[in-house]
Amino acid sequence: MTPDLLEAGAQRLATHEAAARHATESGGRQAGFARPAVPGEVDVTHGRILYLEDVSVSFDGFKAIDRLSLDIAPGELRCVIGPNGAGKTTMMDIITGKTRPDAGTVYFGSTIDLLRHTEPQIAELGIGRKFQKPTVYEQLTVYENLELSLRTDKGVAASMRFRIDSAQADRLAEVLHTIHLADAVTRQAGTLSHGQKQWLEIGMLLMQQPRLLLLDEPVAGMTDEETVRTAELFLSLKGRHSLMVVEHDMSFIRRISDIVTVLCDGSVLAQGTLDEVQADERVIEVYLGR
Ligand SMILES: Nc1ncnc2c1ncn2[C@@H]1O[C@H](COP(=O)(O)OP(=O)(O)OP(=O)(O)O)[C@@H](O)[C@H]1O
Repeated sequence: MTPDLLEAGAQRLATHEAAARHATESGGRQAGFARPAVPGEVDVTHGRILYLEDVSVSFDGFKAIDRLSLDIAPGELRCVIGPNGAGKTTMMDIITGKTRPDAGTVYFGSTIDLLRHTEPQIAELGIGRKFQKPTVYEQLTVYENLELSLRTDKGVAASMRFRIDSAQADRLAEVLHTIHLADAVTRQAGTLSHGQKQWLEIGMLLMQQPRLLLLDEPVAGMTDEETVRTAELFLSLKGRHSLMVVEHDMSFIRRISDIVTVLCDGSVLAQGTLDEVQADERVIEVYLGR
């Protein structure tokens, strides 16, 4: 990428930015683009990167989350399944600070009390969230989308001044490769397939070097081939990042899962390998008996 191309890209970014901000879809919820302030400073010496205990939240008297306890190890890829209305999205809303619980404890590592942080602060701490629908900037190229995710200050003047440094350029090249878009770097995001847009948005999160990624129904609407490639992508992220994946697609879960947590009525109904939870009578009952 030459300086001229970068300059032209910066100018286009400044022009498109305001319009693009309003053109994205995430059920009315914007993905955070803040960068972790000090990546890697999460205390996992106790072997847990995320820890929820006895968390409850009610909406108009209805308990959407009911004494939920759950923890995740560093580098783990945890799958969460459960019938509609089980509380999966609400759980992610609580972890990311979008919803405040009525009771309970939510810790990131052993020292960071997430309930004391706002939604943007939680993104900066290193928790990235991917909503179901892709939220890429359609008029910008793949490169520009990834570059944009590095910027903490989104003002027009700051956009014009922004220059990517060599470490960031290396990371961008690595992320492009990871998300299978190295050959599409100059393509406008709007021309990508649905699956490619999802990968690009995951790449935008990866640019921020999150410790924990929360992914809500990442393969919904993907082709079979895209679903398989997404499974490969997630398996390649495991270990370097911790992942929590909410999905209904059991063939996808089978490809990626170690431990599966089954949520029902706002709390953990069962946990184990996919074979174990699928053989559990209580799980069969909630999936088939309703
Ligand atoms: N803001 C809200 N106000 C009122 N009720 C809510 C609110 N958010 C969630 N609920 C209710 O809480 C319950 C859990 O919803 P949630 O979206 O977390 O479930 P889910 O497991 O993600 O479901 P799905 O698989 O359908 O996405 C549902 O009964 C839902 O209607």
